[in-house]
Amino acid sequence: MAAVEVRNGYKYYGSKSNPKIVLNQLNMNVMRGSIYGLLGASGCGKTTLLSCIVGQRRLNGGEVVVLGAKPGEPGSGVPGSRVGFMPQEIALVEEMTVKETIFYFGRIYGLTDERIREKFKLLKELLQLPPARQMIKQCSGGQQRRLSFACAMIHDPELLILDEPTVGLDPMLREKIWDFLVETTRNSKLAVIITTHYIEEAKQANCIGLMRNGVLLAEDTPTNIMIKFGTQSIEDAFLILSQRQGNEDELAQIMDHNKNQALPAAVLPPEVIDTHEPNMPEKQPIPFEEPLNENRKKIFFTTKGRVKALMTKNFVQLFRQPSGIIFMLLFPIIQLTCFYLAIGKTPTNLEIGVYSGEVENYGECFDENLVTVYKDSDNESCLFNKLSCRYIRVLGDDVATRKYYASEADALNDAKRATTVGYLHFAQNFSDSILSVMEDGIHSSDGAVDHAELSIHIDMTDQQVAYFMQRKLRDKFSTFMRSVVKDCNVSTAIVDLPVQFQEPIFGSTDIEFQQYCAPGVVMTMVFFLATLMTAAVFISERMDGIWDRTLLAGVSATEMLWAHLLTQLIIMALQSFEVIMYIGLVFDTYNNGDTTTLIGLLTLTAFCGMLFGLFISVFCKSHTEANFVATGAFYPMIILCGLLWPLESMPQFLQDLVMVLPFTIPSISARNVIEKGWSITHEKVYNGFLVMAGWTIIFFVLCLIGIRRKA
Ligand SMILES: Nc1ncnc2c1ncn2[C@@H]1O[C@H](COP(=O)(O)OP(=O)(O)OP(=O)(O)O)[C@@H](O)[C@H]1O
Repeated sequence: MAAVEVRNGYKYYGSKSNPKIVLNQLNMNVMRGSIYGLLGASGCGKTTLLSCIVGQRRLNGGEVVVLGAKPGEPGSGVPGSRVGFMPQEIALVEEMTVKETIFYFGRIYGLTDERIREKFKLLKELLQLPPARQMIKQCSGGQQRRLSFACAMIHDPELLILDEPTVGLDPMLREKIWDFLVETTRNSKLAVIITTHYIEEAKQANCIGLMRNGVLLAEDTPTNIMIKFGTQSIEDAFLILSQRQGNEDELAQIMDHNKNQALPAAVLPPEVIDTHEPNMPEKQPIPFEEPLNENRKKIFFTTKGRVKALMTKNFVQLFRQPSGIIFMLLFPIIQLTCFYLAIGKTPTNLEIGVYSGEVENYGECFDENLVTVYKDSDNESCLFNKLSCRYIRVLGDDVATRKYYASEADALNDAKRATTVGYLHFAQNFSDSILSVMEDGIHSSDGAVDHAELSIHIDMTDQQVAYFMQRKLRDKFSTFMRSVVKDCNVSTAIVDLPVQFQEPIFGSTDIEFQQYCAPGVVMTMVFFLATLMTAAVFISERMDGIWDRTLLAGVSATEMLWAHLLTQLIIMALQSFEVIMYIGLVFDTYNNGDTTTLIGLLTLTAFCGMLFGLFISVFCKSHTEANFVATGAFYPMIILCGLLWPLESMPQFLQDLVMVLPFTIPSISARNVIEKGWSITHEKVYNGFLVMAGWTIIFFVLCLIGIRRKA
């Protein structure tokens, strides 16, 4: 009975209009209880053919039937536990030990731990596997290949497909593997398809298929092939057959001719000898064949066991990589530390020039005997002396270090050379002018008003520093004037602006920029950390072939997705807890609301970021492409979420648009919890959860569609 039948198999890569034909009207039969050696030069299409047999790829034309069913049909067990597949690449998780790898494959195939232990013992001896606790990355290439072979065998499949299993193995071990395969197929219904570059070792196969340029040139027993061609070796027979097939150009012409047809006709040259007599009607539907009893159980093996095995693998993979732990747990700490130390603090080490026309020697400003405000002889009014000295003393060095100048030109020169952030200028008659403005009020002359001013010339190119200086110098001037009028027994109301900011409704008068942008910064940070980590893990898995191998073991795309989601959810919750605790305890930030609500929102944000990473990894082919997408998304999201500049300043259409982005409303919600102490029942808090949940669902659905398509 046939285990595998391929009829008129046709497969191309590329587009329909410009196909690269890899399999061309290929017919193949693999019997149960036999070894089929698939031989051919590199690039002739062997791996493509195998991938169509295991259901990893689909033929563009023709039919393939494996163990009585079409690969991929529900209940066929292909891909799944009826087939064992050893791909050409190693496709094992480097961070796992030998034993963990065997248990991982055993469990996703649905074996009990007891059975896995038994099989492990057997295979360990047979394949001389490395010690159970040895990590894969510490194994030699040959050891990894043997382990990969053991993983394909662990569940006693009905069909075993081995793509170059003996590459890099020593002749003794190669012989041992062949002996094992011969012995097993002789005593069971196991069918084996094996590709190899060592043509002569295929002599031990029951049947050989010689392939060239996507065409099966011959299919027969090794002995028959040698007899037919009168050669002593299969290699010589293959050479003769290849020459007979005609030169490459001829074949290419035929293939070109067939490009424009939906399903090209066979291009087998007339010399091709198919010595095998398949005895098979051309287009008869092939009846569905029930899987063996024990395998049926495995096909319907519960999702729970698989998800558990996948989750264990994910955790091992993450925590055995030092970069994984650093990324997940240390990076948030490093980034938060940078943020809290660098953003929103008071600028220091600034220098400001001071020029006072009424002071000749600045040392006298600090003379303890200097009196700047005193009463006149009849004690009626005040007299002022060198008031600029008083302001200089009030100013101190805490805003900026004062640098004194003998002329305004010198002060200006230094400011222009940017050695100071600007300078203060007091007129020669500053004190007298203030007195006259105070006494004459609205009748003061323009000249007096001008000279009573403190003129500040400042470098506005560094806006934050300039705003800081403006605010501080104004505050200091207000303090200075209040103290002056107080000394004169005049009400301070005359120097206060008739505008007073009362106790704020929410927050405090001295709220810092840091407090304002912290929620947005923390959210974007956890989101993009999760994005990058997930994209990196998934793309590596796919490139290493682990993804495909897991899917071929019968794990569904949904199971893979769930396993990753659950693993990440645990990690994200841990990370969110760590972040909240760290900024609360180390940086002493306050939270007027509920901490659990914040942890919840942050976990949801990280989860959404993870799904975004998954989405990127599903649709990007390489790490580079994924990094471009993640970085490309990072800046627009940060710039548009209102973190750096108020949303209200954007054009209306943009304001409407950014409201649906993942960080805009959620970061406002977080701020509402922290500053206003609102709970999750408040509309302006739960709407942040709704937006984030919405994006989570969108990414989840897109990932599911993408993964299913790829699976
Ligand atoms: N995904 C792909 N897209 C486009 N072309 C591909 C793809 N995969 C394989 N090919 C091409 O198809 C041809 C057959 O490749 P395949 O891997 O099936 O050959 P092979 O016989 O297994 O080679 P080897 O023995 O070196 O592994 C090659 O020319 C290869 O470049």
